[in-house]
Amino acid sequence: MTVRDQVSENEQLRAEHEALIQFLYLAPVGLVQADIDGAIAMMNPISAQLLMPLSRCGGLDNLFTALESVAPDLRHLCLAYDRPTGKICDGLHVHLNAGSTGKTGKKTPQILAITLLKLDAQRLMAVIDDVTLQVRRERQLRQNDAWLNAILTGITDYALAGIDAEGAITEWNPSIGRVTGFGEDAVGQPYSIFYPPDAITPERLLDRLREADNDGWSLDEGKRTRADGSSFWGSALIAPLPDREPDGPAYCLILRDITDKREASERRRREAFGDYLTGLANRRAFFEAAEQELGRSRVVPRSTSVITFDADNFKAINDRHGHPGGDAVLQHLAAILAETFREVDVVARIGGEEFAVLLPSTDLPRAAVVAERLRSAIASQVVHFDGSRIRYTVSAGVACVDNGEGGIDLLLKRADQALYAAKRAGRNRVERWRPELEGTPARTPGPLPQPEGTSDDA
Ligand SMILES: Nc1nc2c(ncn2[C@@H]2O[C@H](COP(=O)(O)OP(=O)(O)OP(=O)(O)O)[C@@H](O)[C@H]2O)c(=O)[nH]1
Repeated sequence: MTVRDQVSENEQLRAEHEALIQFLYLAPVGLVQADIDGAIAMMNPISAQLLMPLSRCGGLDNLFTALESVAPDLRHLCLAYDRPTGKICDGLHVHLNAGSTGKTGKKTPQILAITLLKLDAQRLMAVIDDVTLQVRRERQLRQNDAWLNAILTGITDYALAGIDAEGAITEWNPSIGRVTGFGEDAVGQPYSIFYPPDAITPERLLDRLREADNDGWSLDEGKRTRADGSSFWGSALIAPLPDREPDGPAYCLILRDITDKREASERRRREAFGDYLTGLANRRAFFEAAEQELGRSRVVPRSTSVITFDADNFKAINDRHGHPGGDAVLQHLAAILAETFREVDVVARIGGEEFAVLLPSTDLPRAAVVAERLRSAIASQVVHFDGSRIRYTVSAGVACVDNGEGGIDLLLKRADQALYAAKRAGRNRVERWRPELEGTPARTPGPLPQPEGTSDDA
């Protein structure tokens, strides 16, 4: 080897040594090189920082002495290790008393993980890592798991289900089986499987997730379905999960069977939002539900329709059969409306003999078809009252708005304008709102030609 080669080799060695020192300084863990008796030859700043609180006299010259109070066995472990090289211990946890002060004001112990390597007969390398947070998180996770397990196995009238960002159920657990009877085949299906088929639309399913994102939770109460088709009264709370994995659940659904409590809560609801004569929703409930639905459809664009129904020549029915006879007709009409529309629709009595139905996610033609079917069904039926057979008809106005534009006032005004047009055109008709009706009256007109015979006495 020439002198020149020798110089170049020395330079290379020096560069490698520099790189090694730099690595030692920048490494995100504590690295200590010591001789076989623990005398420290070299240590990086992180290890100095981690070990300094253990040093009694302020000096750090021996690894075993520094760790004596927290890992007294380390020196012995090292002496007992008879292989020429290898791992003497791997991630040994040592708890330091000098921990940081937590929120409660108590000292929280700091935990170091120590890995000790025997490099050769004379040298040791210690890798020291502060794992306090990691250990605390693992403990928290274990605790959460234990709590969740206790809930899943111990509470009988709750079902807990994870759902993903599209509303599909992500995993099955015994609580779902217990409350709903659904098995593992529920996984991957939308959470609407717990609802009667007409009680939730695909849009409403997503609305509730959005509501949970915005408000922190979303709660609804109503009829729910079990796997065998039987129903129960349930409340469903959806809450977003804080740490979402890309493929994991994004929300937690807590489904509770509240059949026992239904009567009391239904009574309260009826008192506040129910119509005393027909049992349908009242005007207040209708407006509240409509504002909510139109608000949602402003966020996720879709059509919302309203149909208003008004009994024709109702005054004449009252005059002929008395007020109770008129009431019987209103109750008959209410019952037909209630059984015709979906659970998700809001059927309300909003005036004396005026009814309104809100149809979420429904366009004008579809709403008009339903209204027409109802009109013709009513025209063919008879109400039995006090020995009389009362025949009656209804007129209907149908209107629709896209994306909640104009709110319920505009939607109802248009439905009423169409209803007025139906009355003007002779009653017992369905009219759709169209731009030409803009500016026409929205209230029922005065006396119109009365049709002949509204009853055939039995
Ligand atoms: N029985 C009964 N009648 C009611 C109730 N609320 C309002 N009415 C009556 O409904 C009638 C409505 O009459 P009008 O507004 O003239 O309408 P109409 O006779 O149905 O005529 P058109 O709507 O134009 O076909 C009035 O006589 C009211 O007293 C109620 O709760 N029960």
